[in-house]
Amino acid sequence: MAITHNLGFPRIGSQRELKFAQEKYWRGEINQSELITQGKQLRSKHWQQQSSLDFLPAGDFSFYDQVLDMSFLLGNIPSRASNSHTNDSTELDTYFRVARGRSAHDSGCSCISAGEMTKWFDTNYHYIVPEFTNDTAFSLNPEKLLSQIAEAQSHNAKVKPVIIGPVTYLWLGKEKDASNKLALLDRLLPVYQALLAQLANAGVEWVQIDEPILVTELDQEWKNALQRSYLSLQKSPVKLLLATYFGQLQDNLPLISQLPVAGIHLDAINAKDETTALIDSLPASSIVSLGVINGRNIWKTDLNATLDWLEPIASQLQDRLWIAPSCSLLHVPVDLGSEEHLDPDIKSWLAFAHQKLEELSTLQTALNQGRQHVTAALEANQQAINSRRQSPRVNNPSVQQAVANIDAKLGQRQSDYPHRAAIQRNKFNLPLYPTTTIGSFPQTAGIRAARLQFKKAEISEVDYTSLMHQEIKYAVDEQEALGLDVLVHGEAERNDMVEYFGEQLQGYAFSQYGWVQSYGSRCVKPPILFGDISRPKAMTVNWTQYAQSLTTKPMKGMLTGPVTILNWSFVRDDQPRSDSCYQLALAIREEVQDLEKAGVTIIQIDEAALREGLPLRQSQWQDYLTWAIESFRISANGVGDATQIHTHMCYSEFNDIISAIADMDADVITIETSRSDMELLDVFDHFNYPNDIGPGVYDIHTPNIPTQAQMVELIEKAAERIPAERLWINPDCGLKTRQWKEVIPALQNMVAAAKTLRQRALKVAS
Ligand SMILES: CN1c2c(nc(N)[nH]c2=O)NC[C@@H]1CNc1ccc(C(=O)N[C@@H](CCC(=O)N[C@@H](CCC(=O)N[C@@H](CCC(=O)O)C(=O)O)C(=O)O)C(=O)O)cc1
Ligand SMILES: N[C@@H](CCS)C(=O)O
Ligand SMILES: [Zn+2]
Repeated sequence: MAITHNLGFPRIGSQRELKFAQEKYWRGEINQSELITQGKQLRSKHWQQQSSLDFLPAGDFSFYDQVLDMSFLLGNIPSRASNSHTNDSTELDTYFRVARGRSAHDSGCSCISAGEMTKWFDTNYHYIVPEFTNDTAFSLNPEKLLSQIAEAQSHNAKVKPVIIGPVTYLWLGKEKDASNKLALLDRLLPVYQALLAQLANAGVEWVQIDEPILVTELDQEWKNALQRSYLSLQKSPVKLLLATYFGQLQDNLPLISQLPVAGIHLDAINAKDETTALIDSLPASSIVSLGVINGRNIWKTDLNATLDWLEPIASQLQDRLWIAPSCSLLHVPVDLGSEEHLDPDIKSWLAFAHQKLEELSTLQTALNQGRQHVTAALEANQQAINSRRQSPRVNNPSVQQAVANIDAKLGQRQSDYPHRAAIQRNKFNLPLYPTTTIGSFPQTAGIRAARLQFKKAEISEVDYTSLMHQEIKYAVDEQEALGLDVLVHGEAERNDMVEYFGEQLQGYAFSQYGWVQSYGSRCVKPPILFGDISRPKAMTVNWTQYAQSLTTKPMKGMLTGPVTILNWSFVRDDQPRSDSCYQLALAIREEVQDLEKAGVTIIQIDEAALREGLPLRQSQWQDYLTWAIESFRISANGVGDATQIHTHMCYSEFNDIISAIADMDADVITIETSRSDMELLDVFDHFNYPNDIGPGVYDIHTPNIPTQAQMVELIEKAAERIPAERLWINPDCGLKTRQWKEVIPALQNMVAAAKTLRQRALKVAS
C-alpha cells in the first residue's frame, strides 16, 4: 500500500491572507493575538485541504521564514536582537526584529540591522541566513513547533513534523567571525537529539528531516558531517525520513544510502533515473519516498505515464513506498480553483498546490486499488496532457525558425567597448562619477490601488495612464531636484519586473491569484510560459518616451532581460530552458531596437536572476552560462555604438563567474555591493573588468538612510580597484519597496557624495 505525504504546503493563503495580516501587524493595525489567530486559521484550512494525505506536514507554516523558525527552534538568535528585549516585547517581536531589522526612526530606540537574506537553493524564495560565531550556543525552544503539531493532530490525522537537518542548517548559515561553522556540529546535535525526544513524547512517529544539500557537490568534510550527524541521531525515538529535493544525488547516493535513517525522500522528478540505484542500495526495511509530482512547476502531471513507471516499483516495495510532491509546495500557488480569467484550455493544463495533492491522491488510489477505481480522473488527465501536447497555441513555427536562424552576429555589438565608450562619452558628456538609480521608485499604496481599480475596470485605460503619468512626472521632478545625472521613469506602471513583461508577450499566460512567497510578506506572481514567445507590440516605449519628454537629461529605457524573465517564470517542461530563453531574447531585442528608434539613448536590461539561476552543481554552470550570456547579448546587442547598454544584478557574488559577466559586454553594469562593504569587489583585484561599473553604495533593503560620508568611503574603496573614470554611483537595487521619505534623503546624500568625490578628484588633478 503506497502511503501519501507532503513536504510542505504554501503558507500565504489562497488570497494572501498571511501577507495582509503580517503587514497589518507591522503597521500596528492588528494586535499580536489577532495575527496569531490568523496564522492558526490558515494552518487549519491548509490541513483540511490536505486531508486526503496519510501524513499531514506540521512546522511548514511560518510567520516569516522557515529557516528563521529553525534558528529560533534551536535557540540561535543574534544577540543584537535578543538583547534588545524591552519589557513589553515578545518572542514574536524579537523574531520580526531579526527578520526585518528595526530602524531608529520607527522605534525611537537604536537601530538593529536585519538578518541577511539570500535565496533558497535555486528557487525565488529567500531565507534569513543563520548567523554563527565561535560563541554560538544552541538551546531547544520547541513550544511553537509542539503547539502546531498538537493543532495538526486535532485534525484526526497522523502528523509528520518537518525540520531542517543539522548539516543543511549549518551549511545555510554564515560565520560572522573566523569560526568554522562545522565545528558547531557537536553543540548542535544534542539539541536535535532533545528535539526528537520531545517530538516522540508528543506522539509523533515520523519526522521529515530535510537535507537538500545532498543534491549539491559536497566536500568530504560536509559528507563526514552528514555521516556523523545521522549516526548520532540513529537512536532517536522517532523514525527519520531524510528528505532531499531540487536535484540529483549523483555521487552523494552511496553516502545517503548508508545513513542510518528509516526512510529517504528522493526528488523523482529531477532524479528519476536514480530511483532504482537508490532502492537497490537501501536496506530492505527502508521506506522509499518518491517525489513524483513536480513541486516547482504548475503543469499537470502525466498520471498515466507516472503510473506506468510507478506500478512496478510499488509491486516491488509494497508497504515501503511513500509518494509525495518532489519538494515542498511552497514554490507553487495555492489553488487553481480561484482563477476566473485563465483561458479554459490553458487552465486545463495546470495544477497548483491543491490540485497537485488531488493528483497524488489519484495516484495512490490507482496504485493501491487499481486504475479502474480512478478511470474518470485518469481519462480527464490524459485529455489535458494530449490537449497541451497538440495545441497549436504552443507552437509558433516562425518563432522556432527565428531561433534556428540565430547566428553569432546577433550577439555582437558593432564595435568593441573602448570605441563605443569614446563615442558615448562625447555624446552624453556626463560628469566623473555619474549618478543614477536602478529603475523603480516607491510602489505606493496609491499606485497599487489605481492598478487594482484598472484591473477591475473601475477606471478606464485613459484614467489609469493619466494616473501613472502623474507618478512618472513626480519621479522625474524629484530626480531633477535631486540633481541625478541619468534618470529613470520609476516603473510605476509595473506590477512586477517579470510579470509585467509576461502579461504582454504572446506565449505567456498570467493568473489572478497565482502568488508565491518570495520573502517575508512579499510575494510574486510568476507568469506562465506555455508556448513559443513573440512580442505583438512595443511594451515600454510609450512610457519611456513620456518620461523622456519631461526632462533634457538622459532617461534610461528599462527592461528585464531574457534570463531573468525565464528564471522568474513558470517555464515549459516540453523544451529545454535554453530554447525558451533564446525566444525571450529575440523578443527583448525587438523592444531594445524599438526603444532606440524612439530616441532612447540609454537602455538598461536587468539580469537580476542571471547569477541566481546558476545550477546547484558547478559542473553544470558552463552549459547554463553559455546560453544565458548569449541570450543577454542577443537581446542587447542589436543597437548602434552610441546607444549605451546598462545591465543590473542584485546578487553580486561574481568571483567564480566574473569572466562570464564581462562577456555580457554591457557598457555599464550596476551591482549590489554596499552590504558587503565593497568586499564583493575583491574579485576585481585579480580580474581586470573592462567596462563601466556602478557598485551599489546604498543598501535599499533597510530603511536606514546611508550618510554622505559612508557612501564616499564606499566609493573610495571601489576606486582602489576600478579606475574612477569607469565608476558610477547608484543604489544596490530598485527602490520599489522603500518609501519616498526614505528615498529622498538617501539620494540627496548619494548625490552629495558624488559631488564631494568630484571635488576631491579636481583637487588631485590641479
Ligand atoms: C527583485 N526581486 C524580485 C524577484 N522576483 C520577481 N518576480 N520580481 C522581483 O522584483 N525575486 C527577487 C527579488 C524579490 N523581491 C521582491 C520585492 C518586492 C516584491 C513585492 O513587493 N511584491 C508585492 C506584489 C507586487 C505586485 O505584483 N503587485 C501587484 C498587485 C498589488 C496588490 O497586491 N494589490 C492588492 C490591492 C492593493 C491595494 O489596494 O493597495 C490586491 O490585488 O488585492 C500590483 O502592483 O499591481 C507584494 O505586495 O508582495 C516581491 C519580491
Ligand atoms: N529595475 C528593477 C530592478 C530590480 S532587480 C528595479 O529597479 O526594481
Ligand atoms: Zn536589483
